[in-house]
Amino acid sequence: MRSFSFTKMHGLGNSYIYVNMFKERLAEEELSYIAKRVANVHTGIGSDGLILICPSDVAPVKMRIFNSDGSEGKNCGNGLRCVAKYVYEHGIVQEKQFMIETLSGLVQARVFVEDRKVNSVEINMGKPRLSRGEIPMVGKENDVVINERMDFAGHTYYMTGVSMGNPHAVFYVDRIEEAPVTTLGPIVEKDERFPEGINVEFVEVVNERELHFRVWERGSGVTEACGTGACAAVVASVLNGKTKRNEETVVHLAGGDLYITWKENGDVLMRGAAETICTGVYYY
Ligand SMILES: N[C@H](CCC[C@H](N)C(=O)O)C(=O)O
Repeated sequence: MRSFSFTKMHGLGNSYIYVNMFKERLAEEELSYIAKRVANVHTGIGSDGLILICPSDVAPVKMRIFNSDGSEGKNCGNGLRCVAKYVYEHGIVQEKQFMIETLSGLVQARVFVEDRKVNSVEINMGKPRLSRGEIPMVGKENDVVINERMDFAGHTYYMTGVSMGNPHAVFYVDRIEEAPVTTLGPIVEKDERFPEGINVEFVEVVNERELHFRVWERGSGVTEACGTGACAAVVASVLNGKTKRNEETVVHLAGGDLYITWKENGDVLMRGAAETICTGVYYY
């Protein structure tokens, strides 16, 4: 019987099982299987997936994220805040500002500390990618996708496509409580026009500095929050003239609020909570 130590953490209810790979050894070929197992609320620990906190050649730490279906994602905003909290509190880094490597590039983290505990983290998520080639989705690769009419399951919707290193399809609704998260979400996620699949976000604009937000995640389904998705929602809202560039927008997710600014220099800043739930040993 093999085992590894883990820490369960969440960002606004988007929880993952975190494994410190500076100390643990997991076989590469088993990572997808382990992600599915630990995520299972009945036979595992229960989470939206698995996140590995790894050594890196280009930064103090590297984050890898696996969804609850075992697929590997390329970025994770809520995960980045929790990784930043973990590595600061465990002395893997000493500074309050440091880089984190992800599969979609380097990001900068800044931790806010009280009594040696990190209670809030700001991540500079870098620049959104807006072309079809970068999202990715089919069509002319340099075209952008802003409020584009698209038919799904015989109905017409208007989609804005944004990549934050991982793909997002953003749709606007009049009332967030009526968003077709569990009906349209899975259809869009697997639509053949998105060769790598896609995360699906629904946004209700409250005013030019406030959004309501719900998400169907690629590989995990409905989650309480999605940091990269919230960043994509703010970028899409600026592109659609609903919120302002360079001004902080509060995004109300099911699990809580994120504060996001798409700066004039192109970078997207995301600030929010990161919390430790428990630690333990997982046997498999
Ligand atoms: N929950 C994550 C996003 C996971 C993205 C993953 N579902 C994928 O891109 O496959 C976040 O806070 O950004």
